Amino acid sequence: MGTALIYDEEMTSYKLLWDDPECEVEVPERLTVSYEALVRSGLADHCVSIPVREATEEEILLIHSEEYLEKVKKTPHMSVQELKDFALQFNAVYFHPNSYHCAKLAVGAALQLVDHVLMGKVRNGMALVRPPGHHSMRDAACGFCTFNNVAIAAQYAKQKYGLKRVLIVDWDIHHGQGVQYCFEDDPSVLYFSWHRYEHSIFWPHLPESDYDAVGKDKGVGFNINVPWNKVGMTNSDFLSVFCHVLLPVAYEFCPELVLVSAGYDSGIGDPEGEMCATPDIFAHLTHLLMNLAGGKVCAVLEGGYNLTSLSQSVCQTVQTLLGDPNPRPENLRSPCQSALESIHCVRWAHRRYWSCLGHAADLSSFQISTKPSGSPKEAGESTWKDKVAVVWPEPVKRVAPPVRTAALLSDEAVCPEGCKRLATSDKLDPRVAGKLRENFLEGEGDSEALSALSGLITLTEKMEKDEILNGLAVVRDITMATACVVQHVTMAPNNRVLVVCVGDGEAPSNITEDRKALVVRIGSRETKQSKCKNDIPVCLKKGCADVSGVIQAVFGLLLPLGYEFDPSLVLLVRMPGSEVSDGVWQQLTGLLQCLAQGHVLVLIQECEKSCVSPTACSLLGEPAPPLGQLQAPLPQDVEDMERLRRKLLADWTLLQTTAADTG
Ligand SMILES: COCC(O)(O)CCCCCNCCCN
Ligand SMILES: [Zn+2]
Repeated sequence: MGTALIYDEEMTSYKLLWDDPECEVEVPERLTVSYEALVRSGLADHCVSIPVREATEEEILLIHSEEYLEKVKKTPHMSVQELKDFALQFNAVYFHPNSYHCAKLAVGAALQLVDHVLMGKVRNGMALVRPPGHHSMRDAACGFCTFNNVAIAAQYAKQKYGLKRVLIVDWDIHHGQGVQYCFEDDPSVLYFSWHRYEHSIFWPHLPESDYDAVGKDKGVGFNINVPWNKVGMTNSDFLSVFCHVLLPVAYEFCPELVLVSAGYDSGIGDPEGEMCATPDIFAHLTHLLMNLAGGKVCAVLEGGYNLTSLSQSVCQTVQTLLGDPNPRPENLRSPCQSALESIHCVRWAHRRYWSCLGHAADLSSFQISTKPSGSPKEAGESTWKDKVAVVWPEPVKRVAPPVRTAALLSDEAVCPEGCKRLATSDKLDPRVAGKLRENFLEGEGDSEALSALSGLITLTEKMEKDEILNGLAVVRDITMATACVVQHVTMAPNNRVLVVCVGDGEAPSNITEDRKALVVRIGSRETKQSKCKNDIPVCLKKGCADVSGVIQAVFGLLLPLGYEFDPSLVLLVRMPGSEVSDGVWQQLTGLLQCLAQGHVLVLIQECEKSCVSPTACSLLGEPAPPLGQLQAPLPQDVEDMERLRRKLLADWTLLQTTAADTG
C-alpha cells in the first residue's frame, strides 16, 4: 500500500495584495518549493498522486456556520479595498479574489486524503495545501486560515466512516486554537498541540493555550497543550514531549485515524517559531506515529515560512511515510529546563485523565518559572527580515538499502514473503571461524552451530555495509547468538549496539562498561545476575504479557534510552517463553526501527518460530496492528519503573520528565 501525495498548483493562485507585516510570510512559494523539493528528490515519483477537489458547502458546514460561509462566498467579487476591509474584522488574515476557491481546494485535498486512507487505497499520505487551517473558527478566519481543513477532516471521518477515536497531532509552532474550540468537549477527538507561548506574550496570546486547558465536560483530558515558554527548542525537547507526553497517551487512546496538522514553522530557521529543531526530526515524529491506527496517518500542511527549512522538513516527512529508514538523530542532549517544566506541567494537568500519567510528579516540587513581564510581541517590532539568518547542515541523504529484510533460517524453514533468505555462506573467514569456535563453541566441532553463528556475522556485516536494512534470525541458542552479535559489533571502534531482550532469561554475559552495548531487558523478575550499568532490567509483575506495562516501559524508558544511546545496530531478542503478544512484539519491532537508521536484527529461538511471519511483516515496514485501548498499568510496576527512571537519571538525560529531575 502506497503513500498519497495531494498537491495542485491552483492553491498557489492567491496572495497578499497589500502591505501587511503580519501576513507577508504566507506566500504561494511555500507550496511550490515544497512540491518541487519532493519532485527533485524523486520522492514524488514514489507517491500515489491523488487529485484535489473542491469541498462542498455541506462539508465546510461540518465545522463552520452558514453566516461565516456566506460572508466568505462574497470575497471573489470584492475589490482590493473591500477585501482589505473584510480582512480587518479578523485576526492576522488576508483575502484575495481567489482565496475562497483555494480554501475549498485545501479542505477538499484533506478530505481526499482521508477518503483514500480510510478506504484502504493507500496506507498514509500528505496533502500540501494553502490556505492553512488550524486557526480558523466556526465563525471566523484567523492566522492565514479560512476553513479549518483538519477539523473538517476529523468531523468528516467520524460522520462518513463512523470512527469513534481520531487523534490530531499539531506540530505547527502555533496553537491551533480553532481546532481546540471545535473538539474541547468531544472525547472522540484527542487534540495534541505544542506551540510557542512564552507565557502568552506570543501570538495569539490566549490563556486557553496553556497546559491547563485540558478540555471541557465530556472532553476533559482530550485536549493536550504543551506550551513552549522559550524559543530555541531542540530535537531533544521535541522527542522528550513525544516520549513522555504524546505517545503514552496516544497508545492508551488507540485512535482509528491519525491526522497531523503538519506545520513546519517549528523547524529551525523559521521566523515565526525561532526554534532549533532540525528538519530530520520530522522523520522521527512521523515514524513514531506510524504504528498508531494501523498506520493510517494523514499529514496536512499548516505553517512553515522559511522556504529551505519547510521544503527539507516536508521531504523528511514524506520519505518516512514512504517507509525509508530514518536518519540517526544527531547529538541529542538534555531537554532544556523550560521544556522540562512544560512537560512536568502538562503531565501533571492530565494525571487524572490518562492512567499512563497517573504517577506524574505533582507541581509542588518546584515553582513554575515566573511569567516574564513584557508586552505581547507585536508584528513590526522585529519583522522576520530583521532576524539573523540561521544556518544548519543539509539533512543527510537517506537511501534505502537494496534489500530491506534478510532472513537467516534453517534449511527446511519457509522464508517469509518479502524477505530475502540469507545463504549461510560456507566460505567463512577461517580466522572468524576460529574465534567463534574458541569463544562460543568450546572448540566442539558443531558445524551447524558454527554456520548459524557465521550467518549472524554475515547478517550484521551486510547491515553495516547498508546492503540490507534489517533482518531476522531463527537460532538454537539465543543467549549464545546474542553474545556473538554483541561481541562482533562492538569490535569496531564506533559501533554501538542496543540489545532489547523481551522476556526472561539471562542477559548476554559479555556486556562491558564501555557503553558500546546497552542492554534493556523487559521481563517479569529481577535476574540474580550482577548487573553492570549498561544492563537495565525493567521488571513487570505480569511480565511481557502486560500490554500496558510494556508500552509504559517502551515510551518512558526504552525509547528515551535508545535515542540518547544512538546505536548503530538494534538487536531485538525474543527470549524463549516470553508471553509477549504478537501485537506488542510488532509494535516493538516497528518502533525500534526509528533508531540505527532502521538496522534492526531480530533473534528468535527455534521453538518460537510461529512469530517469524509477524516479525517479518514489521521489519518489511507493515504498520503494527492497533493494540486496543490500554488498561492502566499496575501501580506497583509504575512505581518500580519510576524508581528505575530516577536511578538512571544520573546517566541518561532524555529520561527526565520534570525540571526537578536534575536535582
Ligand atoms: C494554520 O496557519 C499556520 C500558522 O499557524 O503558521 C499561521 C500562523 C499565523 C501567525 C500570525 N502571526 C501574527 C503575528 C502578530 N505579531
Ligand atoms: Zn504556525
